[in-house]
Amino acid sequence: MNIDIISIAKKERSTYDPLYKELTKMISRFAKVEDIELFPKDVAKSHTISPEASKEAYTRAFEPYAKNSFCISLHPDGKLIDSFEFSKLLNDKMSVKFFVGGAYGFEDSFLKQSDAVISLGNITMSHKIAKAVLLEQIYRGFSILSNHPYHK
Ligand SMILES: C[S@@+](CC[C@H](N)C(=O)[O-])C[C@H]1O[C@@H](n2cnc3c(N)ncnc32)[C@H](O)[C@@H]1O
Repeated sequence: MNIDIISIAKKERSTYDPLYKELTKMISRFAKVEDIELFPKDVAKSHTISPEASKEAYTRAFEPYAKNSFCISLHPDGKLIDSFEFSKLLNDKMSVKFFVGGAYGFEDSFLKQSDAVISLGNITMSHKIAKAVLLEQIYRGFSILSNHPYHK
């Protein structure tokens, strides 16, 4: 199974990189995770214009990736799910793509075309923290599906 995590983010070193690496390694027995960070000039420019222009630019950056897969957008106002429901999203899929929004979130039209819009809790996290939580939930989800003791 292939899992892509696609974020609006500058490619730069982060203090969270060792955690991402460790969680990605833990997941590797179940799925191959690819971390795709997008911050094209279009997005950089849009941040100097308006939140609306920024969200439109995020959609343009995401669109080439939002096909041929089960597409899940992460949004604080999305459907609040527990880890068992999360695990079901991973079940019996060849390819899942998770989208992490930019500073202004997502354009509504992008959320509408997603197969699922989920919330990781009633708090707003930075995209870097959201990615760490997402990776842990992916590992937990596979542990639930395979009845591995990690999830207990
Ligand atoms: C800094 S947040 C963006 C906040 C923005 N004001 C909004 O309304 O979405 C960056 C990204 O992190 C992810 N994120 C942050 N908190 C989240 C949560 N509680 N549940 C799901 N995703 C979250 C989302 O993908 C979000 O677009």
